[in-house]
Amino acid sequence: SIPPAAAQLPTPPDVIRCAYAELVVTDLQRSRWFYTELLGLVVTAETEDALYLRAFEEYLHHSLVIRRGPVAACAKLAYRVRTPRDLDLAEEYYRALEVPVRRVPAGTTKGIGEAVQVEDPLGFPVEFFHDAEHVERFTQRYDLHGAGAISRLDHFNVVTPDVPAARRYYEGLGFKVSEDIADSEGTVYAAWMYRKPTVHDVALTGGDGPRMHHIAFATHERSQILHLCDHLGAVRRSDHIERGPGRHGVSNAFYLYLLDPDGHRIEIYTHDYYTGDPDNPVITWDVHDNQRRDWWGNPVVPSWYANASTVLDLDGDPRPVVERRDAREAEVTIGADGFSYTRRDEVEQGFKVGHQV
Ligand SMILES: O=S(=O)(O)c1ccc(O)c(O)c1
Ligand SMILES: [Fe+2]
Repeated sequence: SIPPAAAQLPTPPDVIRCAYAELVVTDLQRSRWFYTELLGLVVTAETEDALYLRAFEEYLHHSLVIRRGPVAACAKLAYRVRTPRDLDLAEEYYRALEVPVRRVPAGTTKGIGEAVQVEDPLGFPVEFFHDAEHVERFTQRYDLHGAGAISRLDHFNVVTPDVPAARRYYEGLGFKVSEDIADSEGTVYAAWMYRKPTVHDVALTGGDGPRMHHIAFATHERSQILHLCDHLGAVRRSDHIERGPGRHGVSNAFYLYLLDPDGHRIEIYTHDYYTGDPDNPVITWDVHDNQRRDWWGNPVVPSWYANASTVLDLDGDPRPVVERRDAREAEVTIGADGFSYTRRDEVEQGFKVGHQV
């Protein structure tokens, strides 16, 4: 269900940034290796069925919860709001959107204060909170960091069938578009939207949804991403690498996509750009530009377009997905009839990137 026009809605909550995700995993110890031994995330707390993890620059209790469960899924995408009062605004805003809303007391999620949980109009389980327990910030604990140190959570990427509708919903929450991918007929394939002054807190990927495409963490340097690749090679777990390393066209970030033991996609990302001025220009990419998703023109592996994580509703049940009706990026850019170009003057020849599958 897509919201009524923003004009009729009450004041939205003041979202600061994406703040934490909760992923359901089927084997907690197997996942513990991936998120702590490989990625080096810090264990803030551990219970019988969950791990609460944070990156080195984070002082809130966690930015990722991994919880044991029967079916791998994304259980929550949480945003931090600026004041406790914003919880009232969130509750009012989502009740006006006529979607399921739950106000939960502090401690419902370990380390997190009172929160408002909703099933947003796109079908995602989203939480808004302000208060959270402060824990030690390991910004300069270089004795703990390791060569692949991850600094902080950077963004969520969600798969949704109608990107323009999803964009309107997030614009209603005060998010702005930094970049998008479209074609000459006006079909929009993806959009990147932000509240914090970076390229995105959430990216909208056109496809069957609601599904969670990836959760991204930021490092400070490309060398840390390369170390993670070398680490995976050294322990003969290189099959956790799905795509990259490489340089994105959109966002200009250096990237690596990993698949965790349940197939949840985790991006390690660095080096995007500042978007904090009010007149930050929007960058629109042509869907046929072969450098849009990889600046060096490397192909996007088909699994990156096809696969994403199931999301749960507020009762913990998997959400059915709605099929995308608009054209699909993988179909218009690779495969039998798809094409991309490197140089614009080759478009007329329907230039096909030979090396793309
Ligand atoms: O592949 S894209 O260059 O479109 C891209 C840009 C930024 C991201 O965070 C991402 O996941 C993908
Ligand atoms: Fe990303």
